[in-house]
Amino acid sequence: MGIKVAKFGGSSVADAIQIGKTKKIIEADPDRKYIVVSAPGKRFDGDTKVTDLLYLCKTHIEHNLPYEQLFQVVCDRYKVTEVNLEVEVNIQKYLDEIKSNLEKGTTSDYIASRGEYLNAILIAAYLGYDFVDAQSLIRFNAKGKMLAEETDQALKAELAKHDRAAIPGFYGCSPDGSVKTFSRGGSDITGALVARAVGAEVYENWTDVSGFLVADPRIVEGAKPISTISYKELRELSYMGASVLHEDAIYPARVADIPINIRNTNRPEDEGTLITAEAGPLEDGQIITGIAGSKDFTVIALYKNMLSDERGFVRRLTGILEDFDIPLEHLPSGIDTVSVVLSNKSIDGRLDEILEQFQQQLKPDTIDVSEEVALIATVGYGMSDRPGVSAKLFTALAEAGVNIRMIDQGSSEMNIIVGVENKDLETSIRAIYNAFVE
Ligand SMILES: Nc1ncnc2c1ncn2[C@@H]1O[C@H](COP(=O)(O)OP(=O)(O)O)[C@@H](O)[C@H]1O
Ligand SMILES: N[C@@H](CC(=O)OP(=O)(O)O)C(=O)O
Repeated sequence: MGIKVAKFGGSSVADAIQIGKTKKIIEADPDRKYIVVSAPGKRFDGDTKVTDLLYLCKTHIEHNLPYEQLFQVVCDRYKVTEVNLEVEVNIQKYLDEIKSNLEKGTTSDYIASRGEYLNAILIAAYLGYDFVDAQSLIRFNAKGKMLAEETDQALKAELAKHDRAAIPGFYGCSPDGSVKTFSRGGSDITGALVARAVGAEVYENWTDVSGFLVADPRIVEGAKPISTISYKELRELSYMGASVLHEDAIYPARVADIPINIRNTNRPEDEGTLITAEAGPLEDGQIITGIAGSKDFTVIALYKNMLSDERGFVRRLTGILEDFDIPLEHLPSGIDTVSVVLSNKSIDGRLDEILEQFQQQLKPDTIDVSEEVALIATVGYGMSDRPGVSAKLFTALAEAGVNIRMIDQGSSEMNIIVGVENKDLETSIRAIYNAFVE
């Protein structure tokens, strides 16, 4: 049979008990030859992920605050796991090296990456797999963009030398060879890159939920699972905050046509969600596939009389954003209005400067700004060519007392995006879920 790549998220490798479950899963199928692991995640509600502790150590050092106790918490977690797994890798030696690098003022990417590095060393020993470091294999350019083809070649060449390997997720290297991490949740991307490089039959992504659910289970209790979903639908949902899979993990699997299977380490008997190129058949009465949302966007609406007759307005507008190096999330427009939706993170405190440039270069009659906006995407192929979907969605929001600040419907009719106030995010998701699913 083909090769399976299995990525285990933080909660699946949080301690020796969880790592024991992953071993059972891996041993149940000899095709699971390449294993990608995250840093130890939360063991219980209120626990702290090792990655967060490591970032905290770095912040303490930067502010000249004592960090030793925090670092000791990290050390203790790995040392206990080493003892409980009954492996002897001398984890202390690695911890000493990391501490010494910390004291020399290492980068925060280096320190954050050590969570996955140490876990992969322990897990490789426990499984009897080779440890293959991702640092020199996953390559980024000087601007921090991952170089997909170069990475694919490097991974292919190295992994061909190993029949079975455990690989740390979340990081690779900059052109100078130093550690460079993905954004948070990036071990999912490593898993997809490895799956592509070895031509996997399937990329299994093991986590703590039995697949992708129609809505975030922390918002909609008992949300229904999705049995099959297309890459496109999933990307819309991941991009909009369905954190179960990093949005950039989809591309490597998609180009190589590798299905992604989201599975639950605590319930391996569940089939989870299968993500493929084609959407699965719609269930009886199914209209939407999923709902996801995230907070902290700003909508800037520009109104100008006779805008519809003006040439180059949108080009100049996007040019201004390019000068600020700000990605455009959405661009809903009317006859004499154009709105831009930007994430507050990318605005990074420069709103006044941006508005000044809009005023100077675009000369709108009015500019209306709504900060603290949450975006919600309702996604699904079942929505296209079906009349009344938007009406149903807007009625559900109106009945829940939610004020809609922005609407954007993609031309594929596969998604409807609404902007609401941050405080209304959860209420809105529940209202949409109840209208379409319950
Ligand atoms: N639509 C969704 N379906 C399933 N889980 C979701 C969804 N949206 C958000 N989540 C959250 O994603 C979590 C799994 O992602 P993550 O914490 O990154 O896992 P891991 O550490 O295993 O990579 C779930 O526990 C759940 O709280
Ligand atoms: N450990 C990193 C990378 C990651 O992907 O973790 P997880 O698989 O637990 O989401 C983080 O916390 O961001």
